[in-house]
Amino acid sequence: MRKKEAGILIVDDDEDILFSARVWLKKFFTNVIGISAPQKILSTLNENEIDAILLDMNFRRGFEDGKEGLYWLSEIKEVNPNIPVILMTAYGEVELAVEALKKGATDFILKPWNNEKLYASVNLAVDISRKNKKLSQWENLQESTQNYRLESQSPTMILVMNTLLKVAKTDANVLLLGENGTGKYVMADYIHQHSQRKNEPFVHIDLGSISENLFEAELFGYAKGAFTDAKTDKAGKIENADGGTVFLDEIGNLSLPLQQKLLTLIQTKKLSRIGETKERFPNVRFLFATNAELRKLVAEGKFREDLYFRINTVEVNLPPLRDRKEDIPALTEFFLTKFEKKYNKENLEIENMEELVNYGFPGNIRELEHSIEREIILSDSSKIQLKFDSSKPENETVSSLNLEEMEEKLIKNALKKYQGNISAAADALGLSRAALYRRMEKFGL
Ligand SMILES: Nc1ncnc2c1ncn2[C@@H]1O[C@H](COP(=O)(O)OP(=O)(O)OP(=O)(O)O)[C@@H](O)[C@H]1O
Repeated sequence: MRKKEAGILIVDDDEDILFSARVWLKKFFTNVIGISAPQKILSTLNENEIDAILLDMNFRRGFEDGKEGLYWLSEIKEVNPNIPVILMTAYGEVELAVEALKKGATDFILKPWNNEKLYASVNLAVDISRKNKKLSQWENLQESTQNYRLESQSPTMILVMNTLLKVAKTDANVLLLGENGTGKYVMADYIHQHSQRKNEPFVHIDLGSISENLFEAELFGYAKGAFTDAKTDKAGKIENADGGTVFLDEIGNLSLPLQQKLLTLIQTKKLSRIGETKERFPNVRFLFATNAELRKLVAEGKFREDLYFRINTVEVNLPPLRDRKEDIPALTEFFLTKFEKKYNKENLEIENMEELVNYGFPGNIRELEHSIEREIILSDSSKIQLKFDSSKPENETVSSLNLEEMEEKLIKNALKKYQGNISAAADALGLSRAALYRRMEKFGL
């Protein structure tokens, strides 16, 4: 019988019980962890992916009223309400069982247990855990479709959306190109949600924020003892996306050695966790994005040509907001409604819509969104006047065709304007602080 990929945590201060439960459950599940101190439950949950918990009710001699079990049950439910907990006790008072079930336990088992019953109960708990995970993914999906405004009046954007819809149904690699804040993440999410993988995980990996030496550990996972901090076996992000979609963002930032590793993964679709020889074959679909000009990087020898041709089976260019001005009023309306709800305001109106439509938006949709949010917070009136940085006139944003040069110039301008205040500059540019730091490093600022 093939073992089920699942993490089971057994908590019992009786080492014999711990041992026999582990040995029995290891026959059926890939990762069975036993701990004797309940104080370690929360850290173990943090460090491992646990699908079900088997929890003793009485830990100290002389305290056999089950109160400790109930206490730890509520601690677990507080950090993760969805994780199924099966309680075990040698003292099977019905009242205690009912109280535990009321407090969210999934099942109740009497010691000494019948092995078959124990397996059936844990197996059911694992299935419940899977369903809970899917449900919360579904809820996220409902939430995320309401978070965006995907209809467009712009002919370029309509073509883009049609292409994305077609390609969503396939498993083709898609490369999303576009300036910062044009919606590459939003579109990757859109592809996933319109694919057959929509009920499976969507895993976003920001390659720009993973350091060189953590790359393999994060993506491929590791075996216990593979390096000093590897206290337990851990699946990487690619494995965690099994059945779903992996979105590799900021691919232009990857060093040449890591590009080689990624190429091998995409070509072979197999990986090994660090410190393990076993090969694993996660079933994932890859999407990629960058704001860099990959063709230029290829020509300069900074990006592998073979990797470029692997990832761009379909290449989609997301237009900057200044090239889809038709969408500015509707997006503005969308953000107004969103932030009215968030900040408990109503009937807000933008006074300078014409100026808005003609503004260059170097930070694209993110800049529009942030400007609206900022003004709504600051304004006392229902009439909102959006303010933009006049030191960045529109013709400057389109005068140069070199994106990198423009990016550098804008960052320098913003840093100067805000006298080196990173948060303020990042906000004005429509970037996160981390994204601004990365770019400053890139341009040696
Ligand atoms: N169609 C849309 N409707 C509503 N909000 C949008 C839409 N597209 C983008 N946004 C918002 O704009 C912001 C930037 O979008 P996103 O992160 O997808 O851009 P990006 O191109 O991936 O940016 P970066 O290159 O900086 O990572 C986000 O806050 C997102 O919610």
